[in-house]
Amino acid sequence: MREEEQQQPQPQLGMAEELLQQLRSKATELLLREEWVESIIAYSQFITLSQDKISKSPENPDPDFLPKLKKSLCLALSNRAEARSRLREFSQALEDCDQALKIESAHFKTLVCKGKILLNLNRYSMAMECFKKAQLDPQACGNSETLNGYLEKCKKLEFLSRTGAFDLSDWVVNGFRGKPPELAEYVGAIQIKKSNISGRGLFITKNIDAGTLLFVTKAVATERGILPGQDLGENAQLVMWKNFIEKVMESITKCPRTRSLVSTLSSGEDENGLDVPEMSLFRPETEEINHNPYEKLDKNRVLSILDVNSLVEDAISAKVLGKNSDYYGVGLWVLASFINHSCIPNARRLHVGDHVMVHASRDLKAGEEITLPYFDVLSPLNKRKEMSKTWDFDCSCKRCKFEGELSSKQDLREIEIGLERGMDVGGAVYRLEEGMRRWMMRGKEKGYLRASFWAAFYEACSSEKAVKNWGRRIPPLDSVADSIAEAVGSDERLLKILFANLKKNGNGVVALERALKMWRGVYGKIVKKQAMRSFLDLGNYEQSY
Ligand SMILES: C[S@@+](CC[C@H](N)C(=O)[O-])C[C@H]1O[C@@H](n2cnc3c(N)ncnc32)[C@H](O)[C@@H]1O
Repeated sequence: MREEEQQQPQPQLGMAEELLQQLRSKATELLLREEWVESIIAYSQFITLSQDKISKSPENPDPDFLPKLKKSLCLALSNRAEARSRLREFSQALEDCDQALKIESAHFKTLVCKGKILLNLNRYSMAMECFKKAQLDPQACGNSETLNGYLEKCKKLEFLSRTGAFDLSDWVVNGFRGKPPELAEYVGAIQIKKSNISGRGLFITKNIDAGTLLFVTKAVATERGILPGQDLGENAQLVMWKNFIEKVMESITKCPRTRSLVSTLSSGEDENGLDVPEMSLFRPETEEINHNPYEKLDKNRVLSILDVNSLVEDAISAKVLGKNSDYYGVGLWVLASFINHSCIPNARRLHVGDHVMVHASRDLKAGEEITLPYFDVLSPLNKRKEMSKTWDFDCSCKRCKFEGELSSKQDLREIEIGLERGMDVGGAVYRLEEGMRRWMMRGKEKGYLRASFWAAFYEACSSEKAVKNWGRRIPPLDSVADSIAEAVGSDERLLKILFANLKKNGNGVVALERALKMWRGVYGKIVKKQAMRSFLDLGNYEQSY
């Protein structure tokens, strides 16, 4: 009998416990050494073995055995979640947390870990719940500063993502220098619908005024760097592109939500036949996505999606942040990818860290399609045609149609060719202005043409010599800037002219209001009036452009 007893489960259990002990020590050591992948492997072995033991627990005569093992299992799941979140494998990490919380619903470490993961996934209010619950634990006393910090962050981001009330004033006054402000994702009065331009487009659902924020979205991935000149620059760009693709692939692999969102994007084929995704998919607090019409998202499809949807970070903020005019940044922002191009765009984007903010650059009516400039729209028709070809489309916006009809005008062709061959810009502007008078163009039409010949207008209207030679037919630069802004929308270069004028002629109320309006068009309603004034007084704009 005694012999039999000795052969019973006792010794085997001892061995298993020893193995569990070894695995746990090894996993903890690896975690402390921040060897995340290895610690995940060790914790996984421990977790599988523990779960097996628990399912066979009636075999164990020790009454403490089961509670102890469950406690260890809870901690192991929590630690594996920590390691997984360090590798940005948030979905799996979240599953671990949920399993751990099933064992111990108020497990302090797990609650904090889950809160941090949810913050990373932009689920601010759920993250807040975790931190609040963690605060009730006795362990919270020793960690109150950290916990309060997280809670404050959640509250702030939840408020921003609900209201869109971002204030970038300090950063702007600082000339976009320093650490960019912390942003949350935000979805305003917008909707994805079938577009008359191509495939799907983003539309505004209520009347709004210029500068209103439309949405803020975080990049799936970005890649940034300083490009060396010429040939080296091309190689560097290729390397950056390769890194960028890898980062996107990694994001897609690690996060099912990102995968689903990216799979809704156009790969350029049969765009008009594409489904219109539900707007709710893009809201920050959305939990899981069951909708996935394009389950197949292999590397080739991802490459095509990136070809069609990646954006280069342009504009002053990105250049200043990159501290260099050779700065180059590329990224994929899902919601922004639904916006079609127009040469008379009505929205602009501002890059702040990994987020892109998109705002209306003019007053918009409910139902209007939101459009962005994919390239510099202060360029002539033929140049714009070339640029839209690189995006594989032929723009047929109102301005392109209008200028297309003008192309039969011999005068215009001569001026275009003349300018390419180094014609005197004063003479070109004189002929253009004369032509516009003869062709009885007015209002926006004049603005379109002036925008197309912006480079010549800028050079001629700011040259005293040209003004002297060609007289009244060379219009003042600020009125050219105004008419272009009216027709084509706000632009940093036009704003710079209004600023220069303001500085030269003093801050008259009307001129200041004009500059402010243009400012809102370029950067959105993200600054207090006072902040813009200080920005102007500090001469930041001159320095940073
Ligand atoms: C970033 S996506 C825009 C959203 C896209 N329409 C969709 O359904 O997903 C870019 C693609 O939209 C189309 N597109 C954008 N602007 C256009 C325009 N002005 N004219 C024709 N096609 C355009 C082109 O096929 C381009 O490659």
